[in-house]
Amino acid sequence: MELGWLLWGAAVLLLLHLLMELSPAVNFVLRVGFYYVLCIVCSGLTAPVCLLVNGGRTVKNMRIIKTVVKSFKYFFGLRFEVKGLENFEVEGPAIIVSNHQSMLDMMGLMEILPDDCVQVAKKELMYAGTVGLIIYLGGVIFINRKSTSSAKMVMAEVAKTMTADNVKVWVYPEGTRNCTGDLLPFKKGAFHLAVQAQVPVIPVVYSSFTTFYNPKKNLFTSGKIKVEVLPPIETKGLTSDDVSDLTDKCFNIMRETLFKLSGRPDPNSVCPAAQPCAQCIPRQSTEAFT
Ligand SMILES: CCCCC/C=C\C/C=C\CCCCCCCC(=O)SCCNC(=O)CCNC(=O)[C@H](O)C(C)(C)COP(=O)(O)OP(=O)(O)OC[C@H]1O[C@@H](n2cnc3c(N)ncnc32)[C@H](O)[C@@H]1OP(=O)(O)O
Ligand SMILES: CCCCCCCC/C=C\CCCCCCCC(=O)OC[C@@H](O)COP(=O)(O)O
Repeated sequence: MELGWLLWGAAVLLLLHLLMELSPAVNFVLRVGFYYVLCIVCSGLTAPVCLLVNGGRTVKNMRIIKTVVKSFKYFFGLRFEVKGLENFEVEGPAIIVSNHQSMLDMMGLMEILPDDCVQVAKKELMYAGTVGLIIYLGGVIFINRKSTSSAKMVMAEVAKTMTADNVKVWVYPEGTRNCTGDLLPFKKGAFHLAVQAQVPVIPVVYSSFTTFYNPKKNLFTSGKIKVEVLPPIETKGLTSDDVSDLTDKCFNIMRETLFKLSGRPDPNSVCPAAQPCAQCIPRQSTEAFT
């Protein structure tokens, strides 16, 4: 009887393996599905641990969540090569901004997440079953992207409390996932927050996933992700009038770093061709990005 089950199991695994080899679509769906299942199951198992250890919603739970999520990369053959971690060692709170390519970013986030750091997330994630529960328990700040005024109010409250609570806040300034290998124009919330709290902005850049993950091409293989934590940008003395310049400055540094890490030409270099190609045209302002 037991041998029978083993043989059935082996046959199913072999069939799945063959299907994955033969069809990129099957491979993609199964790997993404497995990521979802892993997130849902691990969140369900980790939530009681967080409740028992820390008693409720607190940033301290992020350490537990981080330990669990850091193991996910082994299931997908992902490797991280990290530079500049010392740039996180600023005294007190800070705003961390990074590019956001896909839901796989949660692995990259947890790979380097500093202590006492919460993320800003769209409020819809709160209702994502066990994942929503674990995110809630981790102290994530939820915003309503459809209402600028309500998002601004939440951010203004965070600006007041982050210094008192000595927490860092991680924001994805593109405001949505973007797996094109480039950056979307930055939203200004993170930079208003940094100026209001008078804390530094620490940019973090992950190399493009496009060589190993591309939903449009049903591509999801193993791969290497280069990560660079850039030096903090001070905001002491800046006012709301400086937010646009600060946003542009961060955008340009991060775009340059993204291209460098992804092995693409420097977006700010002079194009050697007579007719500059689109990717060589320097982007002076996020407003100009279409
Ligand atoms: C154990 C197993 C676990 C398994 C699971 C694994 C891990 C999970 C665990 C934890 C990790 C959780 C991580 C979750 C990540 C989730 C990622 C996301 O959800 S990304 C989407 C949400 N985030 C954002 O959208 C942030 C970026 N957006 C902004 O900052 C926006 O600015 C905004 C605040 C949302 C407002 O949006 P809007 O479109 O209206 O933006 P604009 O920038 O165009 O602003 C319009 C206008 O308002 C001014 N403005 C903006 N913000 C402010 C402010 N705070 N104060 C004052 N004024 C502000 C801005 O300047 C514009 O005006 P103007 O044009 O005149 O300059
Ligand atoms: C009872 C309800 C059950 C609902 C089940 C939902 C299951 C969801 C399960 C697993 C998902 C794992 C994802 C981990 C968190 C990913 C965070 C993320 O990447 O959010 C995307 C968000 O930043 C931007 O969203 P958009 O790109 O604008 O869209």
